[in-house]
Amino acid sequence: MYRQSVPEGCSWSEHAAIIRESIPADLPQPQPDTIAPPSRMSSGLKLYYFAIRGLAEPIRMMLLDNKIAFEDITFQKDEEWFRIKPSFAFGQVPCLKEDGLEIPQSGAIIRHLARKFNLDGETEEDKVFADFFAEGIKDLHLKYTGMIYRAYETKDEFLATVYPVELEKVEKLLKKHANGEKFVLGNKLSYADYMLFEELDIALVLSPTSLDAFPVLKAYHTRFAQRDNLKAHLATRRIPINNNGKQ
Ligand SMILES: N[C@@H](CCC(=O)N[C@@H](CS)C(=O)NCC(=O)O)C(=O)O
Repeated sequence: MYRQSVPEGCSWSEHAAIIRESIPADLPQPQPDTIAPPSRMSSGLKLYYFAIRGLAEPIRMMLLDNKIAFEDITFQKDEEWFRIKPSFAFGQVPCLKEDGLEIPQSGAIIRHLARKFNLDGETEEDKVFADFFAEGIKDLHLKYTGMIYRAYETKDEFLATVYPVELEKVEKLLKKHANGEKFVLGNKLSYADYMLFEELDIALVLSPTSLDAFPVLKAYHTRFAQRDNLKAHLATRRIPINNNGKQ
């Protein structure tokens, strides 16, 4: 029977305990003086999500990297989530609240912020490229979460069959601008970069050799991880990638 209370993908209640246990106790805490202070104009941005990377991480990284102040509000407890769940348009998060505006859906949130902070490309051609690139990454992410949440026993098969095919397409597209040596749009940073970086990062966690056949993607990941405002976040984040503790 279809169980409406247990959605596909990320069901918080099933796995909350596993997540809490999976956080390494010895991970260093962020030091206030290693985190760049927010400097760009923002108006009380509040991002609601669970204490996982999941669908919120590209949004968080984009905000942090561009020094856009926001409140990262994470639900920690089952009761807390089920109390607040009905207040969200689709009963799900991430959700961004900003001066009375409530934006559900990770894609709508990141694009809204990209438009607002000039991270969506200059020309129509670039905007469209960033959009379809990001949609392609999202499709790959759905394949990944399908395996993580519903078929983890097929991980080796996923690594052997899905990544080689999908990452080849991604690398080919990345090379369209500046030979893949800069950003998704070439010289101009865009929201698609944060989606790409997170997907490459989780691929490397799944298997450290997953990018070996894709030198341009591997170099992109190495380069992007060195961005000044991201470094402290990457070194100190304590949250797991997925809510079932698998990665
Ligand atoms: N299409 C939505 C999917 C949102 C979604 O699946 N959210 C999950 C967490 S990853 C959720 O809120 N699960 C809790 C629940 O449904 O009770 C998006 O991109 O934001």
